Amino acid sequence: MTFGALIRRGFSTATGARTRPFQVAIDGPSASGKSTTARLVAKRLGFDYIDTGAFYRCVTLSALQKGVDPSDSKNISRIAALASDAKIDLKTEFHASASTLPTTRVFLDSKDVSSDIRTSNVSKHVSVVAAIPAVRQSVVQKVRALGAEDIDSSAKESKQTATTSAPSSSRAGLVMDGRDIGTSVLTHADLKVFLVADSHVRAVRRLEELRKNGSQDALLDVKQVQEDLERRDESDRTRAVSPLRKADDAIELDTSNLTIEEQVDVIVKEALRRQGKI
Ligand SMILES: Nc1ncnc2c1ncn2[C@@H]1O[C@H](COP(=O)(O)OP(=O)(O)O)[C@@H](O)[C@H]1O
Ligand SMILES: Nc1ccn([C@H]2C[C@H](O)[C@@H](COP(=O)(O)OP(=O)(O)O)O2)c(=O)n1
Repeated sequence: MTFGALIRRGFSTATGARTRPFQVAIDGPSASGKSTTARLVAKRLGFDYIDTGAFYRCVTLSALQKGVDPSDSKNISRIAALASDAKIDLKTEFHASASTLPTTRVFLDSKDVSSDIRTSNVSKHVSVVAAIPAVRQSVVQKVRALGAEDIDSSAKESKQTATTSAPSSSRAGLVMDGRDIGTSVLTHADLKVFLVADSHVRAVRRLEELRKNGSQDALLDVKQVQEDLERRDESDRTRAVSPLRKADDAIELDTSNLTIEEQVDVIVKEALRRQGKI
């Protein structure tokens, strides 16, 4: 490996020591299993978890709460200002029991909005908000500050981003999920995974989840949920800035015929292998 490559991978060329956490980037379309998989991978490896979709959802919620309609293009600069000002924090609890899925609470300006950001109204508008270049710029700056791209640049960025928490902890690594993590947020991540699954399978899983959570959207049928997922995927794939796509160096994993445990296992083993632990 060259000196430049070593530095990008987060190693000091002088001491050979790691200068930033081991980074796992997980991207993919809606309901492909990113957040479930990412949280369990983080738990198994003892890493932090950052849900970047929650940031775009917070900006969307903030606009809707202030009566700013995201579908009206006249509001783009107001939404960009809201994104820049928003103070967003995530707190993930990993729970002692091995079988319990870690839970992430999301705070917008210190208020717990974990449920409010998952309503169908927020889901309906979030793709438009996530396509605004200035919104993406603010969110990427906030999540990079949390993700510690490397120790020097993360310290610089967290100073610039007074509204974002400093890199969250001393855990040995970090799992971040979204649409552009491998392609633009953590471009030098140690492991990049692109999760995919058949859109009908994804719709069935999402509907099951809505039913379990007692959501009003559970009254929708599979076809409606599938159409909504496909519409959102299309918008995420075709936007001008950081569209959803697999990074060239990402591993593609189709979860259509896998159990959650199987997909987590594949990623955990690869992360351990790349850390030289197995
Ligand atoms: N391999 C799988 N088998 C069955 N259900 C799954 C599988 N992977 C994920 N799920 C379920 O699919 C739903 C969507 O997964 P989620 O992690 O929220 O996707 P995303 O973060 O990509 O939107 C969740 O209810 C999750 O438990
Ligand atoms: N890094 C990211 C994360 C999410 N987004 C966009 C794409 C989605 O339409 C919204 C919401 O993402 P989220 O992961 O919460 O959505 P799903 O759980 O997959 O339905 O934000 C993005 O553009 N870039």
